[in-house]
Amino acid sequence: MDTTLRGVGVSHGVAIGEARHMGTAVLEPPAKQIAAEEAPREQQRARQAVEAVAADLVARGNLAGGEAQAVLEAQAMMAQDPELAADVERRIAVGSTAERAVYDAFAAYRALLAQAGDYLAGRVADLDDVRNRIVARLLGVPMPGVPDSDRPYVLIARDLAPADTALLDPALVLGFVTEEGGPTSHSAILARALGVPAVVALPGAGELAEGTVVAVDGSTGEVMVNPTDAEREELSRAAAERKAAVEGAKGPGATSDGHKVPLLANVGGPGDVPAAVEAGAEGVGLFRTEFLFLDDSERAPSEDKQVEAYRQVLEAFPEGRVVVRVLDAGADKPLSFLTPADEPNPALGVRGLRTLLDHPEVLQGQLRALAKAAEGLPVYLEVMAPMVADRADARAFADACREAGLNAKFGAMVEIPSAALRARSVLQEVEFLSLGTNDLAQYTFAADRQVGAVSRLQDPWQPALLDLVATAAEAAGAEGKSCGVCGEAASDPLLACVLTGLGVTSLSMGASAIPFVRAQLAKHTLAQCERAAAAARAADSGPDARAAAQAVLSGE
Ligand SMILES: C=C(OP(=O)(O)O)C(=O)O
Ligand SMILES: [Mg+2]
Repeated sequence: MDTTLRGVGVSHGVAIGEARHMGTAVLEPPAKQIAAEEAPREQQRARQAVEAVAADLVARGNLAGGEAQAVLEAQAMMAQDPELAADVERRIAVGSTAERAVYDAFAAYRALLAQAGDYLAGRVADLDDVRNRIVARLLGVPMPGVPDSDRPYVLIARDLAPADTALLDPALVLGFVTEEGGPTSHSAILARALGVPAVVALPGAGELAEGTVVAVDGSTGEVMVNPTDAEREELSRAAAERKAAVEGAKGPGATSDGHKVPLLANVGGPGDVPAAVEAGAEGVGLFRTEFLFLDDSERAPSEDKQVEAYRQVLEAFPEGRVVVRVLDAGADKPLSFLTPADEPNPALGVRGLRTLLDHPEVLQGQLRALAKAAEGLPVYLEVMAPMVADRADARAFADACREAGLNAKFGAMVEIPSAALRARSVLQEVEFLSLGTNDLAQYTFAADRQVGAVSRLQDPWQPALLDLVATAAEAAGAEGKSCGVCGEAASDPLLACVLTGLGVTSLSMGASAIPFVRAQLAKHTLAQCERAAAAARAADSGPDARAAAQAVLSGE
């Protein structure tokens, strides 16, 4: 083995495969002049690159099918636009290199599109993608975006945005390694949803050479570069042992003395449902509906399209509980038609419920679609709002649900410290709470969840975060209402026991974590969980809190 790198393990399991980098934005090619006799050869290079990129887009479209096919075919047509081609030829004839000519011709076309009103302006991103592909091909550098590969690989990226994830082929991605991001970043959440091992906040990930074999241990956070055969075997053996141990545990979530803690799944749409059912999820604790909105940057999906997606998820859990979160746009999940572009600090700006209250038509459309989707189904529908700050927010959301005629329980996510501190007041308006520990950590520690350098402060074991969880859970207990956790904290098996000890009533997580949490919970009594929670809260740091809880639960 060459070396072992250490980051933060965020999704269990081991992946061994070749590293493939997520291509970054294409650099501007230098504006150097070519001699007149080189022009024909450059023009031919440009034509070949355009044809190759167009053919590749069409081929990807054929593989993807559905709406993706239409988008990719439209991109292929953009690449072959005759006016653009003529402009590229002209620029080369007067001395540009092929890559520079493509770059400049697309820039001119881009400016025209951007001025041409809403619909065409929305195609600018597609045009940029086409340009980047052609320029990358001419420069001989990796294609931007998701790697083009027909063999499984380990994806290396700076970080992943929700929009990138739509293009990933889960059959090809063995695991993730990212340089940025913390345990609650989208890369981590996506890895858990796909059930692939992942390590985030790994300094130097960007320098791993393309094609190097890496072994990613998503439990320990270690990434071995060029592991030997013996090391590969040892890693695979340890991972198989861990897997066998958790597969032994079955049934609903409960402590060893029978205190029930329903284990629910976090899903982003119907595609995540099979894994949730297979893991034995007792329902859905967080349906992140924003993934349905990513297909079109201009407008909300039609009500019919929403009804279809919601219904597919609701139908998968007959008699079960499904908690749908209304759209959480803004900050790390921007949507151009809803999110202001000029906010100096989007995480503290108009996002989540704030966005929806500014766009009541979007909220009403979503609530009506949910009401229709649930019609005639025996499912137990709950609907909650993201980023509730206080009682006024909770009331506005409950009023909107009533206005839409929704027959469901209304709840509030607790992901802003003010909502945790005044949980009792929020509960005067809604029937349940769900702790979003990812954002709650971000706002409690003033630590951006997308920045790897502050991942220490994103650690959900920090006693200050546990105090806020306890405050909210106690308030819900006093009101006779439920208080779950749907942030990534719930997917850490040891922390799941501590959360149970703090009074949390359900745990929702990426499907792949459910067996691990179920197995750990089944080993301890409720009283042990409560003692572990008290020991963790008495500590002064995240690592100390973890060690203290571990000591109690292992009987030291
Ligand atoms: C569950 C949460 O919401 P998201 O990660 O989608 O922001 C959270 O903030 O903990
Ligand atoms: Mg959140």
